[in-house]
Amino acid sequence: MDKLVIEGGVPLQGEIPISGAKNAALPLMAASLLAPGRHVFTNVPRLRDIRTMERLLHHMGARTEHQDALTIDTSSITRPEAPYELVKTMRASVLVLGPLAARHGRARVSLPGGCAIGARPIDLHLRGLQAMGAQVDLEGGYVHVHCERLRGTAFTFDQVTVTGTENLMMAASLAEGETVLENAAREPEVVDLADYLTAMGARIEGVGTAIIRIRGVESLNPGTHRVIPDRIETGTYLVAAGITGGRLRLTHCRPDHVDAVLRKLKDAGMTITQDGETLTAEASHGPIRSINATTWPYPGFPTDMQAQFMALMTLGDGVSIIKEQIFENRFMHVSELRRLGADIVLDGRSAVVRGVPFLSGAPVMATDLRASASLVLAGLAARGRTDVSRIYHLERGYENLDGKLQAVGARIRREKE
Ligand SMILES: CC(=O)N[C@H]1[C@@H](OP(=O)(O)OP(=O)(O)OC[C@H]2O[C@@H](n3ccc(=O)[nH]c3=O)[C@H](O)[C@@H]2O)O[C@H](CO)[C@@H](O)[C@@H]1O
Ligand SMILES: C=C(OP(=O)(O)O)C(=O)O
Repeated sequence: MDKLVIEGGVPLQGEIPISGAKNAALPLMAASLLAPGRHVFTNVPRLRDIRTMERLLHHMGARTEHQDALTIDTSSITRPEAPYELVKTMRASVLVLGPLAARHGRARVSLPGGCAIGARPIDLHLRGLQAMGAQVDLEGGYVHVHCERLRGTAFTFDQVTVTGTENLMMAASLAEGETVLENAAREPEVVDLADYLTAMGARIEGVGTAIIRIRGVESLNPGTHRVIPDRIETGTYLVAAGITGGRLRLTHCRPDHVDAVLRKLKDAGMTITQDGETLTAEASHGPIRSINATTWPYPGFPTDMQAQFMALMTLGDGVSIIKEQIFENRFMHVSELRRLGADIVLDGRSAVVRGVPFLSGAPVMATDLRASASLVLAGLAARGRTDVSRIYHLERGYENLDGKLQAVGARIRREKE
C-alpha cells in the first residue's frame, strides 16, 4: 500500500486543471441502466470510485470502455444486482436501485452499512420506491425490490438527501404518471443528472429547487453528456493556496458552484478572483482570519469541504467554531490534525478550533476521503515531514492528487508503506 510523504512549508504557485465531478459521474453512470444502448460521458475523472461503478455495471452485464470518454453499453443487463463485495467499498452503488427497479422491475442490492462519517441509512430511498408501488424486502443484508411498472407519487423527504433525490428522480423518469418530490436536494450534481435524463427524453421540471416534478415516459434513449467540474476538488485546491501562503489558478471549474466556499475563504482573508471558468486564489497577506462555518445542504457550505476548511482554521488568528449538520460523525480528522499540533476541542456536533502559529509534520492517517484531504492540506503547511497513510481513500475522490500538487511546487511523493 502507498503512503504520501509531504515536506511542508512551500507556498504553492501555478495552475491546476479541475477534473470532472465524482459525485456527478457516479449517478450518471447509474442512469445508463435506464436506457438500453451506448451512453457516452466526457470529463469523467479517473478514480477508484469510477472503476468500482464500472465493475458493478460489468457485473450486471454492461460493457464499458474508458478512453478519452467513458462509454457504457447497457444493451444487455442480465443480472440486476449489486453484490456486497462492491457496495461495501462504495456507498454510491445504491444509485443503481432506482434505475433497476424502473427498467427491470427487480433489483437486489446490498445494504451499504455504516461508514466512517455516520450511519447513513437509505430508508428514504426505500420509502420513496415503496410509495411508487415497489415491494421492498430486506433479507440477508440485501434490499430486494420487485415491481410492475412504477407509479408516479407525491413524496416528501424528511431530510434532504442527495443520492435519495437522484435515485427517485431516475425511478420516476420511467414511472407511469407524475411524481412530485418535495424537500429535494438542490446540489449541482442533481441538476447535472436531470440534464442528462432530460437529454435522454425524461420530462423533469423544478430541478435545482426543493420541488421536482417528473412526468414519467415509456422509454428513454441513450445519449452523450459532459460531466460538470468537481466543486469539492475546486474547494480543496482553493484551501491549498490559502494554507500554504501561495497563489493558484484553477482552470475548468464552475465558480457559481462554489459560492458558499468562496465567501468563507474571502472572509478568512483570501483574495479570489474569477474569470470565466478560472478562479485565481491568493493567500491572505496577513494572518488567516478565524471564522465560523456550519455545513448545510446546497447552496449552503458543503459537508464535503468541512474537514479541509478546518485544516485552514487550525492556523487562524483566533477561535473558529465549525458545526457539522449533515453527518453525525464527520470529525475523524480532528484527532489526526491534533497530531500535527492543531488545537481542536469537540463539543457534540461542533469543533472549536483555536488557531496555532504553526503545525509540525507527523505520521497521520484517515478513515475517509475528505478527512484524508484535510491531512494533506495540513501537511503542505506544516513544518517538516508528514506521512499520510491509507491513501486509497484519496484515490476514491481526487484524480492525480500528488501529480497536480507537484506541478504547483509541492514536495509530495508516494512511497510504499
Ligand atoms: C456519492 C455522493 O453524491 N455522495 C455525497 C452525498 O452522499 P449521500 O447522498 O449518501 O448523503 P445524503 O445527502 O443522503 O445524506 C444526508 C443526511 O441524510 C441522512 N439520510 C440519507 C438518506 C436516507 O435514506 N436517510 C437518511 O437519514 C444521512 O444519514 C445524512 O445524515 O451527499 C452527501 C451530503 O452532501 C455528501 O457528503 C456525499 O459526498
Ligand atoms: C462522502 C463522500 O463520498 P461518498 O458519499 O461516496 O462516501 C465524499 O465524496 O466526500
